[in-house]
Amino acid sequence: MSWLMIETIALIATLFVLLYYYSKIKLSYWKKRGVKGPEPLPFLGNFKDVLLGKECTTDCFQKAYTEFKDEPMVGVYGGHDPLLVLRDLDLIKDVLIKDFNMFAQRTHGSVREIEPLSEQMFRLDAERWRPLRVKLSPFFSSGKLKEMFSLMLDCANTFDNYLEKLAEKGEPVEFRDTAAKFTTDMIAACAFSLNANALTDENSQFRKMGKRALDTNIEQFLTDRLREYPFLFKIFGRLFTDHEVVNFFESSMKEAMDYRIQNNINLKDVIDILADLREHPEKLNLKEVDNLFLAAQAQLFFNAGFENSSLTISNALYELAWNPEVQEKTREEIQTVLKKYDGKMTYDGLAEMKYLASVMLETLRKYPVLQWLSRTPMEPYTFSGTKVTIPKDQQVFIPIYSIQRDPEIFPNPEVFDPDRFSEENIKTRHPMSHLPFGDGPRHCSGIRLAKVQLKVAMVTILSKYKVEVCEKTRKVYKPDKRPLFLLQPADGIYLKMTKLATA
Ligand code: HEM
Repeated sequence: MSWLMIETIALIATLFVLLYYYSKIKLSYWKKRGVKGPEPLPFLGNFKDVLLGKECTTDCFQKAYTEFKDEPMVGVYGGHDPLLVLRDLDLIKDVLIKDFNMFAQRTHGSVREIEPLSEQMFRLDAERWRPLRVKLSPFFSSGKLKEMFSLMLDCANTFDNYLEKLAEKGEPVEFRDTAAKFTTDMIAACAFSLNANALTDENSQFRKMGKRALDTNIEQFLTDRLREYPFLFKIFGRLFTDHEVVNFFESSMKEAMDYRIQNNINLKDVIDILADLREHPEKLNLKEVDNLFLAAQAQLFFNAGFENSSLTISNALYELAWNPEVQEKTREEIQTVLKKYDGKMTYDGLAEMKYLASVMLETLRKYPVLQWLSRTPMEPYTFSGTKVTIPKDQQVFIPIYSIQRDPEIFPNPEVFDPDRFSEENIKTRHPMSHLPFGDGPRHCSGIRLAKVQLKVAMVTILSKYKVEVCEKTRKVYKPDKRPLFLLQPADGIYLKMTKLATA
């Protein structure tokens, strides 16, 4: 063996040893702070199976949550990135509510150069988020919600016709897509005053673009995994952008805003609020607000408005098909209230459907669409009653999926039992034990709209149809392991749908 070869081998070996020690130092972060957690692997941390796509982030958090059940918090690593999983409900309350001013932003901030539509409110830093949340809030007021109700009823009528045709075919119905068509039409009508035609046109652009934006394809999988390695993300992240989706949202929103301004039209919807911000950027303490930034907000409203709700509707129907007695009880309540209002669906009538509300809350307990919440402190922070101090920008996670399936909080967590959400039973639990819409000043802005939207869909379906399991229905709900934080069924929700004799 030549000297050159020996030197090369020695150099490579030294490099490996140095890298190994570099990794070891990085992975001693939690030990140094006195936070317990699962043993990490060099370079991969606790994310080996997440990076390989064998498990999702939630599985990793779930293992940490269960294994360290006596700890208030658990330290894990996504690659070399230290991630803190909070278990203690009082500490969670501090982060979301009491010390919110310290935790006013989430992890995974926006990087416009890499992901052009990432500057949406959900991912904005605290400074840019605050005025935007205030300016967008009129859209979610109770007055506005009541105004939108007639648009929702129009969509419900179209949905009714659509369901009628589906039922005539007599084939199993895939409810995730069916519900998404309905919620696409509804959010486009309510937020943008546009007719998306998702229920009436198989080639609806809004449905196509919505589906693509949230697709769990290989590009999205790689983008989500690369984010754990900021250096690589900066270089390769932009390769996976779907430019057609970006262009669709940017051009359709620009067109809609231009039209409203040129024709002096004010429909008091999201488009009007965004058009006003383009004209008056000072309202956001900015010098300029461009179309891409505004399109990002529109896309957030659209995605949150159709995807979160349609997943919840299809998950609820899945549970009702497996629990026919709960379905019957829900239907009885719906029919009683409808009768009281001359067979019509009304805003007040929906508010009276308490059992249906519990069905939806129990669905969101078992299947929280966002499986975890995240926050980062804007200054070093010491958790109350502990000696643990985390630095500014430390990623903190609230594992809502694990909390909501914790048998010590919800006994027999696999059982679907809406009575857990009766008024008396809710009072017996810690307020942080059920967080499907988050909590604190940065909780879901669309919570009220979502709750009405869910009820409108459920009443439209259950008042006329019975859903049952069929040979295509999965016995065990199988979550897709690829999305970063959305809980989605791996291969749809297939159910038999039969028209009721009384309908
Ligand atoms: C079943 C339906 C829905 C669920 C389960 C859901 C859940 C959530 C959750 C968990 C968050 C994060 C909260 C936190 O970090 O504390 C969130 C944020 C948000 N949601 Fe929803 N959501 C739903 C429907 C909607 C709808 C219909 C809209 C609007 C059309 C909407 C708009 C938003 C927005 C804008 C944010 C970001 C809030 C902020 O950063 O200030 N969501 N949602």
